[in-house]
Amino acid sequence: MPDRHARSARPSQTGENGVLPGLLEAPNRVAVLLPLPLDHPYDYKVPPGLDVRPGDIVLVPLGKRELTAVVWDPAEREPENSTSDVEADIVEDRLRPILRLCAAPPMTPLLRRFVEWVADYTMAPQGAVLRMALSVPDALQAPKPSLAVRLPASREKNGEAADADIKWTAARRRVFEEAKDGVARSPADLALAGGVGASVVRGMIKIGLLEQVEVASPRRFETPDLDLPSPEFFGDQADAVQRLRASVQDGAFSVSLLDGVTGSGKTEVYLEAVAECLAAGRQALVLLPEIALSGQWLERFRRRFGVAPAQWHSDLTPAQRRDTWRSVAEGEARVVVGARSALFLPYGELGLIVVDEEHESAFKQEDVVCYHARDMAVVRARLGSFPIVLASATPSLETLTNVKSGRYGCLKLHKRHGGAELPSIELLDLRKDKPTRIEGLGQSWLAPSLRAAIAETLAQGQQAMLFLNRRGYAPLTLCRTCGHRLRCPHCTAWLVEHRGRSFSVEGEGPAGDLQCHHCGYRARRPECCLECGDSDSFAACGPGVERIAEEAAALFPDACRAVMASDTLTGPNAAAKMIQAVQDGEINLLIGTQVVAKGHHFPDLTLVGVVDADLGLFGGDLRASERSYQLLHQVAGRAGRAGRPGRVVLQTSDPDHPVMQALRSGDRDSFFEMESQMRQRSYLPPFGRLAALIISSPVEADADGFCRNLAKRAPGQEGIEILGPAPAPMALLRGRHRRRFLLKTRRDLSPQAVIREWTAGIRLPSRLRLQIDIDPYSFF
Ligand SMILES: Nc1ncnc2c1ncn2[C@@H]1O[C@H](COP(=O)(O)OP(=O)(O)OP(=O)(O)O)[C@@H](O)[C@H]1O
Ligand SMILES: [Zn+2]
Repeated sequence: MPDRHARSARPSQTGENGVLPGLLEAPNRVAVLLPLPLDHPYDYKVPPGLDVRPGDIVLVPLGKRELTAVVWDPAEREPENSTSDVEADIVEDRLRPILRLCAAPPMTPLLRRFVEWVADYTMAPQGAVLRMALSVPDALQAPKPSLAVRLPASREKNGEAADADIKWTAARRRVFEEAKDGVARSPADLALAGGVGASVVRGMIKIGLLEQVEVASPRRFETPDLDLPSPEFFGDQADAVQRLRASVQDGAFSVSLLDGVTGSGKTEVYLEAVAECLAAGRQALVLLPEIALSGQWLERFRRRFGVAPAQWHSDLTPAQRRDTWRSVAEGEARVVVGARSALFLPYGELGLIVVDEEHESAFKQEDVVCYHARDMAVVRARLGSFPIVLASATPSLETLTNVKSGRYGCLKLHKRHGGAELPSIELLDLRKDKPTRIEGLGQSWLAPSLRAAIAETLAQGQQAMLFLNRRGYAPLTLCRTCGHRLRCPHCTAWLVEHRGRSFSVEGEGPAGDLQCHHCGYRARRPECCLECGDSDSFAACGPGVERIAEEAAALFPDACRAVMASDTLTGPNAAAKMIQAVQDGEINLLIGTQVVAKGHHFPDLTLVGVVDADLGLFGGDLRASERSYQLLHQVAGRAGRAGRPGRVVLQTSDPDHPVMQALRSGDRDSFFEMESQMRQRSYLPPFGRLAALIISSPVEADADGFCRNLAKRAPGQEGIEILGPAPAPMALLRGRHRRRFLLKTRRDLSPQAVIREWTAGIRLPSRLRLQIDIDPYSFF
């Protein structure tokens, strides 16, 4: 391990503003931040002749490994103890040298400060945050120049006659004809032009008929065309466009909430802000919660700017990741649309961020570095002094509170575009309108009046959608004889039965594939009950989307049905195909989980049926009501977006619940006001702060022992409340036993400071993990 920087640095080496004054006289050591879970930069020796500056990406040794890391300029580089010069020299002797400079653009000061800020806020090690910003090691090496082929100069002059001993096949001749213009082309292009296979071109290179030359890599991302006409905007839209354009022109930090009902044209409006940002010569970033489902979004972007934006998500190939990372760093990619990790790309000229569907919990990462991409996007905009736009039809309570206090601006779009009306929302009381049993199928989940509504919609040649936010066939399998329930051996969770990818006309897949949705454990349903030994006694309990699809197949055998859930879509292409099929009217009954709720625009979809509207209301989640409202409102918003009016039927057992009442009346503001007062009374976010400490270990007693210790040292000052330790609701996850503390502080206190003091000096026994989650969104 190299020496920790702060301890071994000599005070003279740090100048003001974090600049290393020694650079001018070639210092022989610099601080380097490694992409590992380490809290500080470490010192490395600069070999003679190498000129390194803060931000440079370098290759350094660590143990037997070589790592790509970044020369750092810690803002507060205070030595803990000034060592004497002699001591320093001894330490310096032990320093290992930087191996070399990588051929990548240096990390900007802004991104370095952002890495530090995120680490400080989330309490993650700086190196762990840096790792997210250096996620593509391949991109940090100089790109290989592309090889092209052309006719050698001699050949160009003399033509075929030059040597008689070369065999001139028809294929070679065709290639020769194409290459006569002397232009260097990629071998693939030349083969294509000559209508021959790649082997012909390779053969011609081998015998010297073609020569290889290095050329600059072709552009990977085309420049958006700013001369294409924008849509026409009137009323609210025109106001919003004008104000967003003005804030981009102004160029200062500002946060604007674009608060528009579903189908009001938020996307079209914020694309104008993107256009303004591009015209000002800066890059723009659009964060989407679910990039795999963004086909329609990409299409709209292409219509507005004539080209595709750069995309950033987990389904890219390694080559695409490398190209995109470099193109962003080199400024070739002008617009990036991506998932939350796109926030850590190396933009040199970022001038605008848009967070679409800002209320989505998919923006919260709960692994390694626990951060909320929306909140960190606001931070990045503030550090970079540029505007940010948050768009939603159902903004989060956090954002609405910031609007109310005047910290964020607000632009409202009250109406749907093109005169479409918002859909009518009906509550279907499951206690009165009970689903009746179906011959041959048994239990049913769709009440008679919802069945009738579907039949009517299909008969009119329109589309219907059934929504149930639960994957698989049945969430629980139990023994009818003894009541034994099948659970995951590694988690506190029931096993979910899955029957097949989709329920097409051929019917259901085989029964009995059981999965844990938390750890991925899979098993076949056992023949006999493990408790009582009875055979054939297992029954599927409750519905998942696949079971709804089974019922739909029995009720509407002539409908063209499709199931859409994250596990039935095998990737962005499958998702795009299915969305296209719905758009083209090839599917008229779509059944899905929350992936069907997200931003789609299906003009002929007029009926939305929600199978179990109460599903999200249970569990001890402080945002359960807020989230249910947002999700159901969003699903409802898919209905009636074009000419014909939409109808939404929510099946509920609790029609008087405030969420159901708010959805029915459309009175969002009163609902949020009520929710807000409830949180205010209990000092819950955004009126107080929360942090979770999750302790986990493969050995239960170890987790408990550590928790007891921690509980003894728990701080007790005013304005702080500590709940726990308690077994987490998911007390066993992937074979680890989990305990939780929940820290609640007043808004004006810093939970980070409290936790730092609380855990200072505590050693973590091996195998024990302590995960800190500031502003937690899930409480399992
Ligand atoms: N000014 C406009 N001119 C032409 N078409 C428009 C205009 N505004 C919106 N549209 C079209 O109206 C439809 C709905 O717009 P859009 O999807 O942007 O709404 P949204 O507010 O983002 O919806 P949601 O929140 O439900 O996802 C789209 O097909 C869009 O292209
Ligand atoms: Zn499991």
